[in-house]
Amino acid sequence: MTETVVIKLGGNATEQLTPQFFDQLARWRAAGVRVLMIHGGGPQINAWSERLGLTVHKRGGIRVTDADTLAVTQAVLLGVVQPALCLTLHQHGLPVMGLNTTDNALLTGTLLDQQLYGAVGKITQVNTTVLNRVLADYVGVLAPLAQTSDGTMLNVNADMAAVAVARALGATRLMMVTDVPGVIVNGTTAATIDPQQASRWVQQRIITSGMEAKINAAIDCVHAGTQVNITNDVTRPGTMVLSAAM
Ligand SMILES: Nc1ncnc2c1ncn2[C@@H]1O[C@H](COP(=O)(O)OP(=O)(O)O)[C@@H](O)[C@H]1O
Ligand SMILES: CC(=O)N[C@@H](CCC(=O)OP(=O)(O)O)C(=O)O
Repeated sequence: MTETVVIKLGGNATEQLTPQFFDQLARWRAAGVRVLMIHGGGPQINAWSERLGLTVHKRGGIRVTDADTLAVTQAVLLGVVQPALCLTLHQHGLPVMGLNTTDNALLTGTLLDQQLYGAVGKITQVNTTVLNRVLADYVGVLAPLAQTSDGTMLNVNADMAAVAVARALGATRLMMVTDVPGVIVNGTTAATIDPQQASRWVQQRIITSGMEAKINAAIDCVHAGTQVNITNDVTRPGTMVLSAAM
């Protein structure tokens, strides 16, 4: 069975890629491991929204997305973040294909809660037929946007998108690459985290903001049988998410 690694690259992480990152991708490709990246772009969307005079509004790490914010989100993800990432991967000798939901309805979704979040979705279907074809030859680079069954665009949290895609592809591993080395507890990176610890650390406000959403998404994925690591370096395990206390 072909091994698949899904890498979620947070918006900050896309701008801090190291030579080790590209070397690891090349090693995976050489070993026949398929690689799909889901990129974020939250900080870049914030910066462009502010430049364009739009107020940035988030609820629990989810961007409240009105029509103007959706337009800026699409423009930044598909016009700024994704091309820069694809260019860098190509310059490092990797065969790369930029992807977005409108290519053959790659990601179908439904509204998460329109009253609370506006045009924000959760993914209900992944076009694995097309993704499998692309991944046979390319490192796929997919944006966290989905469409409803009637073609309305939805903004999707990139951690949630990565989990949905990793589950649909039956990925062996999901690496959530962010701007911290893992889940930090009392100044140290935790080697592992299980659901009980996660809820305790959330209650104690040790885990907050983006990390809380990330852990919740990661736990969903581990339950589906994919190994999940939260790290700032694909060559390091960072924090491994466990499905239950060991
Ligand atoms: N216990 C924690 N350990 C590490 N990071 C944490 C913790 N609690 C909150 N965070 C925050 O979570 C952030 C990572 O989540 P997020 O900003 O959503 O990343 P990304 O954009 O890569 O998805 C960290 O930069 C940090 O500010
Ligand atoms: C609905 C929602 O919140 N979508 C995210 C999509 C990008 C993202 O998740 O980027 P990071 O991984 O860099 O945070 C947003 O608009 O910021």
